[in-house]
Amino acid sequence: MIQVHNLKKKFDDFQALNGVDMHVGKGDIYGLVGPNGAGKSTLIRHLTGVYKADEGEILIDGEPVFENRNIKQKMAYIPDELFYFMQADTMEMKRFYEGIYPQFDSKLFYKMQEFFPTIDVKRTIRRLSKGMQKQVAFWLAICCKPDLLILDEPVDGLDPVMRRQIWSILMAEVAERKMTVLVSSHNLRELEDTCDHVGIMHHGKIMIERSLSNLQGNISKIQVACQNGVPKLPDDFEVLHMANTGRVYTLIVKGDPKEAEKVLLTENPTIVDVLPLTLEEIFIYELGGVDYEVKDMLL
Ligand SMILES: Nc1ncnc2c1ncn2[C@@H]1O[C@H](COP(=O)(O)OP(=O)(O)OP(=O)(O)O)[C@@H](O)[C@H]1O
Repeated sequence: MIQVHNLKKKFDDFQALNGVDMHVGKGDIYGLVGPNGAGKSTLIRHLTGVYKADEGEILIDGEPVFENRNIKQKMAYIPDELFYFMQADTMEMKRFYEGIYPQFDSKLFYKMQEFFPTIDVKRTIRRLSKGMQKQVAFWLAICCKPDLLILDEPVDGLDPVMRRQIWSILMAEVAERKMTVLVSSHNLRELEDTCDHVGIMHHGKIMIERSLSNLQGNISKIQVACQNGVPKLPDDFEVLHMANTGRVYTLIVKGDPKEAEKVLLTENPTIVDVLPLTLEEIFIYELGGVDYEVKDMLL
């Protein structure tokens, strides 16, 4: 669905995107994560055709996106800072979207009204609360029936019940008609529950891009206490972090967790405990391996 190759963008002399490569398959829910200033919003503005790339290629469904009306009609974008016309109410914005998206589903709009009981569709949207404005954005975006939905910090401002509701609507669209979702967020717990693929961005590049299960299956936290002191693992395991309290060592290890456990068991340990890492922990340790200062906050 999305293919990005060697995308570069400079703002004056600052290289905001420095050779981004990214691949998002049809029907994927792809979580884009990265520290503040990594370039996520800049990348999204290229994917939505707002910015023109200095170098590189962005293809959506095989076509370049910039100034491509055909592709833009197939995508909906919910930015971090929502835009509504000054005096527009929800019904007026609906008419505006209908004019832009030929596939806008008006029947679905009325059917979905029950999901948003607190929204007065005749009230100027700018006078609704921040969370209600977000609800309107999702409501309208879903009715556009996009093939690709791009979300920048999507659930920011939504209450927990509404977050769940919105995600279940999105998941249904993904399951029923293979809508693709690209979501940039700092809420890693939520992404862990919703995404099937993850791209970790740092310094204007995608450092790691994998399926979530592959990412989680290749890194683990191991607690081990050996008779002979420091536990040893062969070179094909990368130990991202090691700390100890007395004889109990905690290791963050890249490589097949089952294999690592097998190797450690040969040292007759008094304890070996292999634990999966959360996406938040993976994010912190992967970035801790580059020049991102990470303290021992998780051990
Ligand atoms: N229009 C612009 N002009 C100049 N510099 C910009 C512009 N937009 C972004 N930048 C710079 O590019 C870098 C990437 O910004 P971007 O907003 O893409 O990061 P981000 O990953 O979305 O960050 P956050 O998680 O904080 O939202 C930052 O250093 C930012 O200052």
